[in-house]
Amino acid sequence: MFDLVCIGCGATYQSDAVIYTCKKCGHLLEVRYDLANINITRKDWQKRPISVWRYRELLPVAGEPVTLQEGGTPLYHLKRIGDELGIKELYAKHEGMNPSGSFKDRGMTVGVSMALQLGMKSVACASTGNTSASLAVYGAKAGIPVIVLLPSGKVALGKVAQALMHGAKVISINGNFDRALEMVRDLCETKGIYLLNSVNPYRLEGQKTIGFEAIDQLNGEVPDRMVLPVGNAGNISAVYKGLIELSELGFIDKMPMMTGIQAEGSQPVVRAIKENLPEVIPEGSPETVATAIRIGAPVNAEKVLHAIRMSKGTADYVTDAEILAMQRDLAQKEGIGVEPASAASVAGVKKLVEAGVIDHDERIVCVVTGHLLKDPETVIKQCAPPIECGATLESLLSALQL
Ligand SMILES: Cc1ncc(COP(=O)(O)O)c(C=O)c1O
Ligand SMILES: N[C@@H](CCOP(=O)(O)O)C(=O)O
Repeated sequence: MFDLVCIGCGATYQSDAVIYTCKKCGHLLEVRYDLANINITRKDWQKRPISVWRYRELLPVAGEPVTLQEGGTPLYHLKRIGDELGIKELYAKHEGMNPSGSFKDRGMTVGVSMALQLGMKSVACASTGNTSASLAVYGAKAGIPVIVLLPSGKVALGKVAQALMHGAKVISINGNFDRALEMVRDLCETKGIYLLNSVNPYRLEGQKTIGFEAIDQLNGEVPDRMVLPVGNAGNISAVYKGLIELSELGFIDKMPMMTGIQAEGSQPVVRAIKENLPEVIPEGSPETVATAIRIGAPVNAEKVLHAIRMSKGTADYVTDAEILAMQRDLAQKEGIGVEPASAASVAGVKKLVEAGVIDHDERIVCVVTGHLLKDPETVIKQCAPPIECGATLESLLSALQL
């Protein structure tokens, strides 16, 4: 049993309403369960395979979900990078190992399942790339038409390729992501299409399972800190919400400090946290090599400020150079291939440890959000090209300088 509840005025809407923000005050909505009547234990969950659907008592879908076995992603111990930073327990939850290569799949398995449950006939999103790739994949699985709006020239190649190949109608907008999101919201409102950006409260329910899994993978230990890259700010807000639910169920006895990392050229949330502003002031022209988080007007602004402040976390920015350096470190020192936005979380830890904000004895889980191959162009630009070689052993030895 659950309702949709406005986080501003507390107005309640029934679970079958197709609604994204409060009709009375315009604030965001969240799914609220009747936790007192949920009969499940952590042990029951642990008997099931690790995946989004392990936690189905805390998800809104009633029937069979549209699933491609999302979740159950590895939690890697970052041994070398941790040693360099003097942190014994530094982990990366590799969300790039989801079916479409990003955490968005956790949201889409729930969001697209809800679209069908609500009788919707088509779905849409605006995207910096991963949301569109994931929606195209789950739309294909569900057999429902998909429309995606992308900021022209600002989406990594792998993500566009996925949206096209999985059969979405791909529209390239002459404007940035924030404008594309405004446009798709209008489109969905006008044409009765189901909106699957993170303003959709059901989609975020799937994403909260990142936190559930991390704790299960740490044998029930709650991390002191969870660090996530922040763009539209849905993911960090979702993880926080999920952990509050675990706490209310009595499954955990503390909350991690939620820590959001943005890029220097796109840091409205960081500014709001550092300057203790009551709300996030949008940035007009966000810019960063990490195109996934090139977002100036995060739609989940209210939720992320609440999550960071209530958990006594923090937010900071990293430069593009720091992001790319950590992308290389993760690849070459840990064998973990992530896209630039994902490396921002670990780069943020490095910065905050060096600044003395993060203690060396903290247990830290960084969420690395998308796979290396999403953005091959940024990878190629950073690496020396292959060494050309004739087809003889002599040429090979010469090329290898052996
Ligand atoms: C790879 C990647 N990392 C991080 C983010 C940021 O997540 P959020 O928008 O939920 O803050 C996104 C997309 O938004 C993304 O695609
Ligand atoms: N990085 C995102 C931006 C859209 O965020 P959403 O969570 O609101 O869908 C993307 O991959 O498009």
